[in-house]
Amino acid sequence: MAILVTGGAGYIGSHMVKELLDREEDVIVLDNFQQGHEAAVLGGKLFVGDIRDTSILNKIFENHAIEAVIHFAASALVGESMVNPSKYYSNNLYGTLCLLDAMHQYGVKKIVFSSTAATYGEPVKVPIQETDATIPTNAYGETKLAVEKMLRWYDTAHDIKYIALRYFNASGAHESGLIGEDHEPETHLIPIVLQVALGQRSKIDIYGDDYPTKDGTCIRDYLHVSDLVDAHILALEKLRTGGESKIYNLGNGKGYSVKEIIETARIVTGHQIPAEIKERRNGDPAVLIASSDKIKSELNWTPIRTKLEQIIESAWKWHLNHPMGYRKE
Ligand SMILES: NC(=O)c1ccc[n+]([C@@H]2O[C@H](COP(=O)([O-])OP(=O)(O)OC[C@H]3O[C@@H](n4cnc5c(N)ncnc54)[C@H](O)[C@@H]3O)[C@@H](O)[C@H]2O)c1
Ligand SMILES: O=c1ccn([C@@H]2O[C@H](COP(=O)(O)OP(=O)(O)O[C@H]3O[C@H](CO)[C@H](O)[C@H](O)[C@H]3O)[C@@H](O)[C@H]2O)c(=O)[nH]1
Repeated sequence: MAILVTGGAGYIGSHMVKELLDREEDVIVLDNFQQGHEAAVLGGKLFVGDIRDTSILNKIFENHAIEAVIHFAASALVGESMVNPSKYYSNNLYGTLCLLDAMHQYGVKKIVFSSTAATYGEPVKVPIQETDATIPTNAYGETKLAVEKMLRWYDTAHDIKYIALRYFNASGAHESGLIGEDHEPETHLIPIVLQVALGQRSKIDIYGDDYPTKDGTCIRDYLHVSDLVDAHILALEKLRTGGESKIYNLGNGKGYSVKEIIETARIVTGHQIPAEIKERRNGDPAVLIASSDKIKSELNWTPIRTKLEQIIESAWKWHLNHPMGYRKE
């Protein structure tokens, strides 16, 4: 039987596909390339299409014995979601509805879902636990939270079991150097900082230095993409052995400020990486740090690439080898 990976040509999805292939799983990828890259898909069978297109879903489910779905496909830019919520409701909520209906129609009972720290909004305390209040401060987080709720009702009604993983900041790249992060536009801090080190940008803009943190810049919990993928493997195994539906945080439990990220990138790359303080970015909470105790104790997840230098080094290796990302020139 095969695993369907939606969004498998994207940043995290491509790392998932590689890990599944390394484990000799049968992999089917569905991606519409709104962000993904064909070259990021290192194997399996690739379908180019949209999760909202029921004809392509029917084609996949009819012709392949799908055991489980790992669902990454989504629109995932916080800022964009504030100016174009329609895109987020359509892609994230309606898209997942189409996928779940197809799963129900074809009797597929297991799904691992990419949720986000953005479901919490401004945290009431850190580290954040799964039981803390979820009051999203942007439309992106709202649509992901809505999907989590939808999953619960599809479990109740149709016995589709889910594990929703609320990622904090995915970062780094595969140790092989073959795949990494390549978004257009790029909005994430670490790849932008490394583009400065590559000479592709003149400086990094720091969005605000007046937050109530030790150096005034925002603090985030950066988790290596391969540790994140490992958690999906454990989630899949849990569902395979009859596990119940669950929601887990996924983070390192350690926060780094924007300034600390830039400083570490200066050490890793040997580049001075000029920085300029700018206005705050809309909707950015000051501090987001995960408690991942629940997934550690229930699924025995142990992140192993936890040092910030190690994470940035892995991303740097990817950027150095692929200065234009997946583009050839
Ligand atoms: N990167 C992070 O730090 C982070 C944090 C929290 C949650 N997430 C979630 O993880 C998932 C993957 O994130 P990513 O950083 O790899 O993003 P990404 O944009 O690199 O990957 C998403 C992939 O889904 C594809 N896609 C989007 N809409 C689609 C559709 N309608 N039909 C088919 N394919 C579609 C895109 O082309 C892309 O390849 C997303 O669901 C995102 O919300 C990411
Ligand atoms: O050029 C930049 C880019 C980012 N930042 C800052 O760096 C930090 C990290 O920003 P990212 O854009 O890299 O990541 P986010 O924390 O905004 O977003 C991540 O976590 C969110 C959950 O909170 C969502 O899930 C989202 O998809 C995921 O990428 C933020 O404080 C941001 O303001 C800058 O100062 N300058």
